Amino acid sequence: MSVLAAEGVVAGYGAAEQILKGASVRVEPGEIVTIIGPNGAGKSTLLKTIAGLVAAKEGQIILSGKDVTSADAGGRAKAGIAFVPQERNVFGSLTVAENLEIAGFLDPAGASARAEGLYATYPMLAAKRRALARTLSGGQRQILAMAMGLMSNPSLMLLDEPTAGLSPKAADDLFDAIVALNRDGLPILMVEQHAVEALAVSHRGYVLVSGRNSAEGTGPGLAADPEIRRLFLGG
Ligand SMILES: Nc1ncnc2c1ncn2[C@@H]1O[C@H](COP(=O)(O)OP(=O)(O)OP(=O)(O)O)[C@@H](O)[C@H]1O
Repeated sequence: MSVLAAEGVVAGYGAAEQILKGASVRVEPGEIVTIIGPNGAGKSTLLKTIAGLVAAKEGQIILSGKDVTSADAGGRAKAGIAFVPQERNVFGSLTVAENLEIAGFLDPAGASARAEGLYATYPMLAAKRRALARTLSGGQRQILAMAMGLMSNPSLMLLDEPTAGLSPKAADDLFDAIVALNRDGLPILMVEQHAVEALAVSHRGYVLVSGRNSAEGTGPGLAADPEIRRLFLGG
């Protein structure tokens, strides 16, 4: 059974023309799946629609066989979706520990044990637990944002441009952290501008253009496809 099957999703903002015009994406157990495509294609909108932050006007969102299309964002979080937005994904004026505590809202009783587990996995967070989140580097902040998502023990993690604004070295380190997280069994669906690097660590990928699926394949297969390279990957 697919972890996620989003089929024929139509969605947008307000009364304007729809941004997504029938987009579909699947995530199978254990996969990293990356969505690439030109600016404005609707990649972030698709993640937000899967997370329940934008309403699907048509189509279905099925999570591990359960139809969550009509559930709100809170219901989808309870159903197992963790969404890490591109921006404002941590509370800068709170400490690392406070950010994790807030992210444990779905299971307050289990939150402190879960935070301790995350400190063991990410020693940087343990070392910085009393530091304000705004004092972290971009890469450290992104690790904190992912750890906040992990506080709800998700069955699927959605990452919106996790390496945006990071130096090449910090982006590499973050891709390593994403691969390590997936190796522990967590399926991941991400949107990335660093398409070559993201496809290299992905089992499969989708190309979204003007709100519709344009191509799909294995990560390395898409990254090596001459037409995809010409259009989206800079030659
Ligand atoms: N909150 C919003 N209200 C109105 N329009 C929006 C909103 N968010 C995004 N849009 C518009 O929806 C379109 C798709 O945006 P989206 O962020 O999904 O694209 P994207 O494929 O992720 O591209 P990018 O890489 O530029 O973020 C764009 O034209 C954008 O201006």
